[in-house]
Amino acid sequence: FYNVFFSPLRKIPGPWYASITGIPKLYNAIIRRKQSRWSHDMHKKYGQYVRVAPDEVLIDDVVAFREVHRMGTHFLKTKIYKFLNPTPPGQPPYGLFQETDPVRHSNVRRMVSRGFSLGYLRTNWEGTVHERVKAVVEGMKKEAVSNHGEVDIYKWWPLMAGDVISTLMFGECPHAVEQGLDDELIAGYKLNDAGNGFAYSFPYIYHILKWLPIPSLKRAWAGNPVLIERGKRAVENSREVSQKANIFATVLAEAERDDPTLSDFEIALNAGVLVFAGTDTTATSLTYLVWAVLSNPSLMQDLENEVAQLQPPYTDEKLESLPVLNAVIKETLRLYGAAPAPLPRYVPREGAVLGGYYFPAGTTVATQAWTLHRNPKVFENPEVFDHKRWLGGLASREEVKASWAPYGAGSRICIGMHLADMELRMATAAFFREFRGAKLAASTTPESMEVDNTFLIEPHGHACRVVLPTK
Ligand code: HEM
Repeated sequence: FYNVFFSPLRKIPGPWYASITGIPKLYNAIIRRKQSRWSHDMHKKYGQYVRVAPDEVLIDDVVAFREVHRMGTHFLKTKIYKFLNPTPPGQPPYGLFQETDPVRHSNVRRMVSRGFSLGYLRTNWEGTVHERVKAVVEGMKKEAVSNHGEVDIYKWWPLMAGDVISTLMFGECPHAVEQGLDDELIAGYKLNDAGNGFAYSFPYIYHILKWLPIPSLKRAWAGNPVLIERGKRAVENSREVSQKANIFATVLAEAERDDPTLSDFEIALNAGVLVFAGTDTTATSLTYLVWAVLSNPSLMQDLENEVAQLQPPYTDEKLESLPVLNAVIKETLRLYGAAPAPLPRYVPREGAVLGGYYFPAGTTVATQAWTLHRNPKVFENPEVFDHKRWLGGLASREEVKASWAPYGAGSRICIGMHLADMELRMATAAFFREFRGAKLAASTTPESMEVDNTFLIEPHGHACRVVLPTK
C-alpha cells in the first residue's frame, strides 16, 4: 500500500506493476536471460529513470552514474553480492568482489591491487600470458587439422584465460589448454551459484529447508568447498620465493610492513574468487571480438595487415601502440564488455537526490554499461560495430570518458582490467597473425551470437565456431 501510494519513488516513471512487484524484472534477467536488453528497452520506453520494482530504480544518467560509482562513494553494493560468495549463503568472510563493507573492502583491495598494476603485470607476468596465448593457438591449430578447419573459440578462450589467472593466483599453471577444464571445480561453481541464488531469492523457504537432513540440499548450501580446497595451494605458494611464487607472495611481502594482512582463508577464498572473475569475462569478450572482426572482411584485412608487421618477440607495450588492434578492443568492450548488466547499489542512510528525484535510504539504484555505451548522443549509430570511431580522438572526449564503463567505475572498478586488456591485446594479435583468412562457420550466425545475460554475457548458441586455415 505504502509502495503504491506514498513511496517517493511513485513519481518515477515505469511499468504499472513496478510499485507492486519486481517479478517481471527477475523473469527477464534470470529466466529469459535478457537482463541488459530488457533494462535498455525500459529506458527507451520510460526514460532515464525507471522504477522496475517497489524499491528499485534503473538509471541512465551519466551524472548520477559518476556520483553513485565515484571513489569513496556512500552507495554500497547491495546484499546480493554476498550471495555470490563461495561460502554458505550470506556467510562471511567475503571475497574482494563480494565484500559490501567499504572499510573491509578497501583493506583487501589495497593489498591485492599491488599485484594488478600494469607495470607489475608487465614485469612479472607478461611471459606467462605470451606462453599461454601461444599454447591456445597451438591447441586451436591441432583441432582445426583434425576437424576440417573448424574450432569453437568460445570453448578455447576460457582455457587460456583460466590458465593465466590461475598461474597468477596459485603460482602453478593447471594447463587447462592442454587438459581441458577442471570439471569438479565447474560443478562446484554451478551448485554454489544455484544454492546461494535460491537462498537469496527465497530467504524464508531457505531458512526452513536448511534444517532438513537432506544431503543434496546440504551440499547446495555448503558454499564451494572444492574451490576453497584448491585455494590452499595459493596459500602454500604465497610462502614460496621460488618459481612457484604467486601474486599473493608479493601481496604478503608488502603487507608485512603494513597492517592488517590477509588470513590464510582469505587468500584461498580470494584466489578462487579472482580465478572465477578472471576467466569467462576475458574469454567471452575475446570471443565476441573475433566474431565481430570475422563478420567484417575489410576490418579483418586491416587488422591482419597490422599485426603481420610485428617482429617477434613483440611486447605488450608494442601492441598498445597499434591503432586498429586497440580500436577493435575498445569497440568490443563498448558493445560486448563481459559484464554490462545493472550494478545494484543501496542509496545511503542520508537518502539522495538524483536527476531531480528524491531516493529514500535503502532504495536499490542500478546503472548499466550496456545503456551508457549505447547513448546515441555519445556514440553515433550506437548499435553498429565500427572500430573506426576510435581512430580519431573519441577516447579523449569528456562525454566519452564519463560514459565509459566496461570495467565499472570508482572504488569497485575491476581489479583485473589491466590483465584483461593485456590478454585481449596478445590473444588478438596472435590469432590474426596465425589464422589469416579465418572465416565464420555456417553455424555461427547473428542469432547464435545474440547476447544473453543475467550478469555476465554469453552467446545465445553457447558456441562460436570458426573455420581456420589449415595449411
Ligand atoms: C574483459 C574482461 C573483464 C570485464 C569486462 C570485467 C568487468 C568488471 C566489472 C564491470 C566489474 C564491476 C562489478 C561491480 O561493480 O559490481 C568488475 C569487478 C571485478 N573484476 Fe572484472 N572484468 C574483466 C576481467 C577481470 C579479470 C581478468 C579479473 C581477474 C583478476 C577480474 C576481477 C574482478 C574483481 C575481483 C572485481 C571486483 C573488484 C572490487 O570490487 O574491488 N575481472 N569487473
